[in-house]
Amino acid sequence: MTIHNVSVPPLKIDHYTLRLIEAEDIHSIHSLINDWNVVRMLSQVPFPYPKSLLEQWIDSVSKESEEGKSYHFTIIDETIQKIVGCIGLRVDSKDQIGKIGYWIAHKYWGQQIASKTLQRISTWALANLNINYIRATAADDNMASIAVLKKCGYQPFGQGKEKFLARATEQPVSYFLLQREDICPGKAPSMPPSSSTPKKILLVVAAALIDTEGRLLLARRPEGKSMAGMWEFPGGKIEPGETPEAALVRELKEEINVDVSQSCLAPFTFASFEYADFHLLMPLYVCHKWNNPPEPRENQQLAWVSAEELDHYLVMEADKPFIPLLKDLLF
Ligand SMILES: Nc1nc2c([nH]c(=O)n2[C@@H]2O[C@H](COP(=O)(O)OP(=O)(O)OP(=O)(O)O)[C@@H](O)[C@H]2O)c(=O)[nH]1
Ligand SMILES: [Mg+2]
Repeated sequence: MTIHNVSVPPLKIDHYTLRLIEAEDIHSIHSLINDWNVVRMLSQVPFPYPKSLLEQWIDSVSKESEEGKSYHFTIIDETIQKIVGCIGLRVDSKDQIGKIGYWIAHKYWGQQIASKTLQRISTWALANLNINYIRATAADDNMASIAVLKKCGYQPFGQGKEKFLARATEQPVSYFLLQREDICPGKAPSMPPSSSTPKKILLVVAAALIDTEGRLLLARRPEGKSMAGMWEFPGGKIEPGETPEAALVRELKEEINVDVSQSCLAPFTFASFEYADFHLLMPLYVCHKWNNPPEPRENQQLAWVSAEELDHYLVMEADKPFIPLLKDLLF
């Protein structure tokens, strides 16, 4: 699966900035992490922690972030202009899971830095990386970390034992998992809707743009929107007084800077789907002709996807019935 334009801007939360680890961070990081209070809770770090080993680690994670394999950030407290900890995740694209880890320097404990930055990075990662879940591990005696994970919506899902280098023993650990639905609202109801509570019908219109190589364009809902990180067809809500075609021409211009003529929009199928807060009614049009190459105008990722690749993209619940129909169309 090809994902375009994953950018890693510094992430902000309150007065903290998360930016990718740089080689120059080594001295600050070493003075903070080479502390028994910190390393005893980290499985992979020895104590004492030789600076040379840390240097190798920074070098390898810097390369990994260029390759999209991991993203490790230093946490900077802007009010004191100092590094206060690190947080990062490794991406397992095959299983679409991110494995997260973090530590905060001992002298900054008790300021909710871990929970704020964990929340921030989790939202960013689920919206931007090729993952649908984030997994975390905490030693069973790390009550602070367990509390942080629970506060951020991580659900316990099992227990095990892992070797902790600094303690030179195996330790009982608990595993935690975060799914997109745990932090992004917009999930479909788990129970069938009751007939006594009719929901507002939301009219939305969307397009499957199909290029000359028989691929279609998917867009990824950006951070800040409901169900951020899910893939959808470009389009949006029909405004009062608009026809679906006029709304779609407007939305395609606004979202992907594409000019299409109404006469190039062919009705294909529609979605009628019960979400938690509304009932979606969404005609899907097919379009083969537009003027300029689509470009993301709303900070969303775009992907040209072949019929074979379609199953690898997690699409909005309402769009799932489209997939077999579109595969037939594309093959
Ligand atoms: N555009 C689009 N919306 C979809 C799809 N599938 C689906 O469930 N929706 C739902 O339709 C609703 C409206 O879509 P939207 O968020 O694109 O609306 P919009 O462009 O007008 O955005 P805005 O409300 O931020 O201005 C959302 O709740 C979205 O979850 C899809 O394939 N394309
Ligand atoms: Mg939209």
